[in-house]
Amino acid sequence: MSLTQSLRQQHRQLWERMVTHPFVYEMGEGTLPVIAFRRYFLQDYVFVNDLVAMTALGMAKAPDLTAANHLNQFLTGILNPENDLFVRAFQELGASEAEYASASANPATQAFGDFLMRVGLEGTFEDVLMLLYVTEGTYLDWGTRLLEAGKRPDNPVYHEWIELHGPAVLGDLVGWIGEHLDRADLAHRRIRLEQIFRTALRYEYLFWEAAYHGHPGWPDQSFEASP
Ligand SMILES: Cc1ncc(CO)c(N)n1
Repeated sequence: MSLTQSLRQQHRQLWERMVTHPFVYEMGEGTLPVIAFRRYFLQDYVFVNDLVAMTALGMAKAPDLTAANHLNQFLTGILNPENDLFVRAFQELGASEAEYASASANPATQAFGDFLMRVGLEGTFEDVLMLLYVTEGTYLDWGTRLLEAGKRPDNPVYHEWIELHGPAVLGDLVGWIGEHLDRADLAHRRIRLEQIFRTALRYEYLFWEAAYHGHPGWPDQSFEASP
């Protein structure tokens, strides 16, 4: 069995819980309270900074230009100024620019972001790919499932967020990452790579939990912004 298949097999329960979390289910049904999505989106806006930085650090470690190009394509998609989804969505969700520009990480986002940066700074190219395999692979999985189930919620922000994580947008990237990881001879790095896979998957789950339940926040601050 390939490395990625064996890690997915080993952690299939948590992977399944992540991609079928009530946050995802209710987003697909259109019943997710807007307050929960708003809380999530403010945190994701913060998270994406570290995702971009880690990917750029990974690009600097790419073994060849083809590999660098795949990460470059991913970054271009996120950074393209025409991709104003966050700006439009915050308008729709009633979050002012002052609010989203000054949003700060809740404990789950902070820990996840710090982990990303650590892998970007200290890890190898394949370490970064393994992390992206989990962050983008889980999103591709729930996005694909909702699209295949015909979930097109009325809320335009939910709708667009689902479209953005389907095979048309993420399929090539996740497919290439999986092939690269499975082609490389990584048996000697299996323990660390599994730890990265598991840790990223755990944080992805906690990211939904924090958004869905609105806790835990920092002890000296409620991160629950008033709507
Ligand atoms: C927390 C999180 N994980 C993965 C993605 C997909 O890029 C995202 N936007 N946010």
